[in-house]
Amino acid sequence: MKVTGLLGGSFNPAHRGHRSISLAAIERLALDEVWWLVSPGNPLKPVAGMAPLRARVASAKRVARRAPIRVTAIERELGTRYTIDTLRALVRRYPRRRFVWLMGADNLAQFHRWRNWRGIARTVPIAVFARPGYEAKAMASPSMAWLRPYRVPPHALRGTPPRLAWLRFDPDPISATALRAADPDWANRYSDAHARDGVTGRIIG
Ligand SMILES: Nc1ncnc2c1ncn2[C@@H]1O[C@H](COP(=O)(O)OP(=O)(O)OP(=O)(O)O)[C@@H](O)[C@H]1O
Ligand SMILES: O=C(O)c1ccc[n+]([C@@H]2O[C@H](COP(=O)([O-])O)[C@@H](O)[C@H]2O)c1
Repeated sequence: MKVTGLLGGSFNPAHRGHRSISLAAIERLALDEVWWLVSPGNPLKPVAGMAPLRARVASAKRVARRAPIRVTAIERELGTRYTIDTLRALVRRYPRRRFVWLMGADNLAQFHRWRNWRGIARTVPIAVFARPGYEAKAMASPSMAWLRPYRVPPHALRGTPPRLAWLRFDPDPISATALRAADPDWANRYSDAHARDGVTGRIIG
């Protein structure tokens, strides 16, 4: 049975942090591959300042090149926006795969604000990556209080959820926020031609 890591994100734009945590997850959790779910719109993030999905997918494809990472806008195809709905749809659609949810410590710090976050944790094991400045907040978060009894070492993550593993990792301070500040017009580089066929929900076939 294939085990696929899922990295949901805005990818506004994609960067080396996304790539390095995905490659680390593949190695440390013995995943077959990682799918990047480029979000049509994070329910907790403002629409203002969010580049078009097409440009974000194109940037993700570029950063994921020559790696066992598949870039997809499958939430657009599924018509889902909340992670719990996406996960339930993926589990139904791919019954022969196992999934692991990947996220940075910044997202764990506010995971308790996600819709039905306990349901998410009961649906898939979760791997969390350290991120500079967020570790203490994540550790002290309401969701971590609930998840703590389910904490396992990375090698034991594959199994019946809830399970949560912290992946020790050389934290990388890079963020899309910093990249946008340095290059506010980044999305213009991904012209229509470059982004052609960029937005598809299709993963297989
Ligand atoms: N440098 C990093 N280290 C660890 N995790 C990261 C890093 N960058 C992004 N992630 C994780 O990747 C996922 C997608 O991140 P996202 O696309 O929001 O990038 P971002 O850099 O956090 O963006 P922004 O600065 O706009 O919030 C999230 O789970 C996030 O925690
Ligand atoms: O389902 C939710 O309530 C929810 C709330 C906030 C964020 N998410 C998901 O978290 C992932 C990371 O988002 P981001 O914007 O931090 O890259 C992305 O897949 C979002 O759809 C999901």
